[in-house]
Amino acid sequence: MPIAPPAVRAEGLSKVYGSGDTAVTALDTVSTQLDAGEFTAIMGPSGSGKSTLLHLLAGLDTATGGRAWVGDAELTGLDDKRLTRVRRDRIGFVFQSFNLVPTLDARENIVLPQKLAGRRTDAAWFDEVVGSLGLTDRLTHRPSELSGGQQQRVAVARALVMRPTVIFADEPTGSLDSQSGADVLGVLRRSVDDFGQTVVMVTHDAAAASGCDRIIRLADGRIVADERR
Ligand SMILES: Nc1ncnc2c1ncn2[C@@H]1O[C@H](COP(=O)(O)OP(=O)(O)OP(=O)(O)O)[C@@H](O)[C@H]1O
Repeated sequence: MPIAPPAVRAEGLSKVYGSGDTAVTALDTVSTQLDAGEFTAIMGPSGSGKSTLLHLLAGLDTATGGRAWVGDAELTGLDDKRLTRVRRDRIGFVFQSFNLVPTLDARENIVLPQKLAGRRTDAAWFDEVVGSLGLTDRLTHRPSELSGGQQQRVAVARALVMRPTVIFADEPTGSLDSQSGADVLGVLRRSVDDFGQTVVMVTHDAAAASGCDRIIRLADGRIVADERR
């Protein structure tokens, strides 16, 4: 039987900002692979390279060395147009600041990426995701009419309906109170357990990371610990 490729892979991935005396090595030859259907936390002190790693793996920034793949698609070396397509088709995002369109209601926000990609939304899958995230009664509300936790659940639903190879979440609970944060983490956990979704989350919060399957710790742009739970 063919072995499924890892959801995400990095080989000697590096990012240097600037040059000469002012060069900063944000990421220093990082190699790792993340299996499909796992929930991974990336932790480390401020400035350790967490966001840089996430952005390189998500094709939001370009590496200065090494290679990165999402599924069987190599991100490194792609031109902007191809990179945009890989991001659109294979990668879901959840940001600290929700990034919802204020003039659209929850339903319109959730299906927007599919609309932009010219894809039809599978109604049964949409209903399952929205039901699982407890958003069925909120679909006609605009972001301003939703709590922070509800807005973040809309953002998670928006990522999940695309069935991406991986969802990258950058401090998804960073601007939420502890109860709403716990709800959002529960939703991400369920998306892994119930839907087999692969999720990679940057967090400062040890409690948030404790619910993950794996914790990768960075310091000075390198992986210094990699624990499976
Ligand atoms: N655009 C940039 N130009 C120059 N240096 C940068 C740039 N972006 C990040 N850096 C530097 O790269 C290093 C890693 O930054 P990064 O944002 O990845 O860390 P982080 O672990 O996500 O930090 P935080 O937890 O504070 O968000 C830091 O030293 C940072 O100052």
